[in-house]
Amino acid sequence: MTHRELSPGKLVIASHNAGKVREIRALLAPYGIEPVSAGDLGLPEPEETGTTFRDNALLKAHASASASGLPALADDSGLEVAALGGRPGVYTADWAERQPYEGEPGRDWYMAMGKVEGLLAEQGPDADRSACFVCTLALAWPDGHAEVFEGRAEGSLTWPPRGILGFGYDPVFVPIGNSLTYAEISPEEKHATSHRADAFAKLVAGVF
Ligand SMILES: O=c1nc[nH]c2c1ncn2[C@H]1C[C@H](O)[C@@H](COP(=O)(O)OP(=O)(O)OP(=O)(O)O)O1
Ligand SMILES: [Mg+2]
Repeated sequence: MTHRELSPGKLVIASHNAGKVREIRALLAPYGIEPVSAGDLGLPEPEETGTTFRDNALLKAHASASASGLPALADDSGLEVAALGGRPGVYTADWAERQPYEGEPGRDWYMAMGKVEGLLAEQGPDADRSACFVCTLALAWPDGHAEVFEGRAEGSLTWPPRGILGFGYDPVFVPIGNSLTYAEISPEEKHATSHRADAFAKLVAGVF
């Protein structure tokens, strides 16, 4: 497979999640790439009809690459909880209902974290609380070529949520070997272990 030129040049971050866009911008910062988000370009948010992280990441990357004429990097990610048979998995975003706030629409993360916790609580105090964040990055070019990289971060779920940093389910996820949640540590520390940084390292090794 031939690798395409990426650096220097423009790259679309094919995500409408501000927390993810912030993290991907930080991960790209050392590589002399000019990132522009799908939101900045006013690109539509495609419906995520895939049943795997890979399918959804490819669907989002191809949609932004063909709409913009630029290479596009999409991230499809989620939380797999062992005791729940891997749920919510590819449906992690869907477990957080959309909330119309004034100004920007958002999602109700507290309710989503509570749903996961409620299901674990049904299994009693000895429930296995281990969980894994998965991140699949798809990089697509306007000519239809694409490459996919997957990263994982093992950890466990805590309750109640702790911390205000990060985004999404960060306040309940404690990475293995740590006692703080992803919402209690700096972005730099999160990038040292995160599923997104793991996938990004594979992308850098494969493409840059
Ligand atoms: O580091 C993370 N820290 C906390 N939560 C996370 C993380 N990484 C993914 N997540 C959660 C957020 C969302 O509920 C789901 C991803 O869903 P996913 O469809 O890939 O993203 P999204 O709809 O929020 O934005 P978009 O599709 O426009 O990129 O997993
Ligand atoms: Mg999504």
